[in-house]
Amino acid sequence: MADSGEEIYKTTFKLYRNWSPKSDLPLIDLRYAENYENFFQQLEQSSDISSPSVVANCETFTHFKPFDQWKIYKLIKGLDGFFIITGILKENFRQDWFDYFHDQLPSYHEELNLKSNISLNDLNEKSKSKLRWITFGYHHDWNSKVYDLNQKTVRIPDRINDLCRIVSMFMNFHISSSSSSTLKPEAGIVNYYTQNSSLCFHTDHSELNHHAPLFSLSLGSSAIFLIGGQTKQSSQPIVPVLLNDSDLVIMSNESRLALHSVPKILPSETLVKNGNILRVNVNIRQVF
Ligand SMILES: O=C(O)CCC(=O)C(=O)O
Ligand SMILES: [Fe+2]
Repeated sequence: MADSGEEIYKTTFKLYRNWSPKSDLPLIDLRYAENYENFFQQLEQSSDISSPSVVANCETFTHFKPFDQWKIYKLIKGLDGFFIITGILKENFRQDWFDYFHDQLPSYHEELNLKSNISLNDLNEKSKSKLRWITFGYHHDWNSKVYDLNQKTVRIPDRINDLCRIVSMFMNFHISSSSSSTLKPEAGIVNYYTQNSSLCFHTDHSELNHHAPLFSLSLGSSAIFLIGGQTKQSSQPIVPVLLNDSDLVIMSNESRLALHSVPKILPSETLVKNGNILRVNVNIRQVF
């Protein structure tokens, strides 16, 4: 028989897989953060952060809300180092980012040395509806769970480099130890979710460096995200949080190796023409 820790994770995942607006399961939506102050604490904004010269000439920076409008929340009921910055992109760039990862990135597969669950040659609407993941940078072998460290061509898309630079800079203002807030992007996964997709509980531990944070950007439909302890036997609670369009999750410090899952994708509120793919998640890691 499975032990009680296994059972709790399995049951919680199933409950949230069947979540509906009518169910009375708790779900933290940081758009109404004032209701969840026992779980997430909003960090004070540093006063001198509004016009960083380092990113002044960076085109991608204009896609983001100005730093003084970023809202950053730290999980206080659970492992240390878990943050969510809500809605970091300007409203009028959100569809553009979704389209970039859904439509443009796959077509750069040669230049960027991408891998995917489908062939990225001769893509059409039908084949694109079968797209589930693309990896960039160092490629992860899903079976052996190791990176190919002998890989010759390691490319990171410009937008990812820019995103990491901008977010790392913002985090350095808020977190005292800079080593745990700066991410050098070396590998990544773009996950494509349909209405029925889910992702089971797992930890992301294949990277050699577990001190660097992991950044995870959500685009499109909202998703239920569960974050628990480092093992199923840990006494940490499993916290259910809704990830909305252009929310950025940071898993650093203890939470870097936390169990997490995505049991449910909510129906799209705004997206119009993305075929059957409702949500894109961009998951960025430092390997070394
Ligand atoms: O889709 C998400 O929000 C999380 C994806 C994830 O955990 C992963 O790719 O390892
Ligand atoms: Fe993960």
